[in-house]
Amino acid sequence: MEPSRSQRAFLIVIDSVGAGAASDAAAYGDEGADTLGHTAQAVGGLHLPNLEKLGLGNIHKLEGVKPVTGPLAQVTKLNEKSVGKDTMTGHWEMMGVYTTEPFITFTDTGFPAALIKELEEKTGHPVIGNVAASGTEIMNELGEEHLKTEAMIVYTSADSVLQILANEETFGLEELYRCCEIAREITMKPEWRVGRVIARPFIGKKKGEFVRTANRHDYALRPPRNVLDELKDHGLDVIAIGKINDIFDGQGITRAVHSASSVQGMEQTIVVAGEAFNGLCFVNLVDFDAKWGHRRNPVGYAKELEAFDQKLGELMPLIKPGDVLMITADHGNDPTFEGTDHTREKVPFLKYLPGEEGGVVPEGSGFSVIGEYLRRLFIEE
Ligand SMILES: O=P(O)(O)O[C@H]1O[C@H](CO)[C@@H](O)[C@H]1O
Ligand SMILES: [Mn+2]
Ligand SMILES: [Mn+2]
Repeated sequence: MEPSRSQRAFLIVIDSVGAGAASDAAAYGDEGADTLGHTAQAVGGLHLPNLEKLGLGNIHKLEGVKPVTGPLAQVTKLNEKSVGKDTMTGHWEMMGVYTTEPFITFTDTGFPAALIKELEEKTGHPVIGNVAASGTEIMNELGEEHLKTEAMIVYTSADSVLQILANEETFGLEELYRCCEIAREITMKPEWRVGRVIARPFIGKKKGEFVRTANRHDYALRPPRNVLDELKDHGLDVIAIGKINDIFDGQGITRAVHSASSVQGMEQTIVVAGEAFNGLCFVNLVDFDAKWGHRRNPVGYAKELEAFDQKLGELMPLIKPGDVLMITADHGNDPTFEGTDHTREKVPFLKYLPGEEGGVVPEGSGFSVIGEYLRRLFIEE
């Protein structure tokens, strides 16, 4: 069924920009986490004039960002209802999929010997690592050994992930992707069914000089049918920018755009906002999480937020009456918190409809209000 008129929705997920510990944060060991608040404190205040105008300071106490009278957006905080605090559970819940059984993790034990053996045999490469680690740390620790032996560096985290680090120039990107596809197949066994296999290519010849490249690729489990499928089946455009295509395994998406950085992701969004389309433009900006949150670098996090805000200032004039712009996050990743993992937090939710009044909306909803809203907007109207 063709929709009768053209309507555009933009949904930008600033990956990991949590707005304070969730009510159940203690169950995740994350009491007191506050990605936005602690980042602002760490740098003596954030300069985010566009997010401020939208009303970010009206929902969260934030050094440098004031509450405003007449915020441009309807603003609130959302509470994840799913079990988990990772990218997949967060994004899937936005589109109406609740994760009630946590995805399997191998944080304390590494992967079982039988899994590793199968991976070695099927790929033809030995495995080193096999622990929970920060990706950049284990790259520095084992990168030289990898260069000498061509062994794959396999690691995990508190999330349900099997990540493979390999040098893009010596091991080869295609070879890394091939090995990840094999790993994805092996980990489809119910007892090994991780949420994601992630290819982590890097470059560099020695310790201290290794750098990960933008050719990361995620192999997620296929999500159950969700709002994206419904939009697509209605003949609407579902444009995915950044990691969205990977997170949904390409399902329910009509056009996918790969981003090399979060600033580029915003630039790509600005280009799309200058085009006519009918449906959803769904954006994930991953640098906040991958470059700064997991690295526990609040200064980098703050700079990335300010760069985002500047691009937001370019995007907003392109959001016309009849369009809607939503900004949210998928989980927290407080760059001042202990460890290097995500944090269970509430997330900000800003909904901007030009020409319509903004204001503070009571808290309490799950992430799925986003998908429900899209369904009302595009399908049920
Ligand atoms: O430490 P790096 O390699 O950035 O990995 C992090 O990124 C993964 C996916 O977001 C998380 O599970 C965490 O392991
Ligand atoms: Mn994420
Ligand atoms: Mn992450």
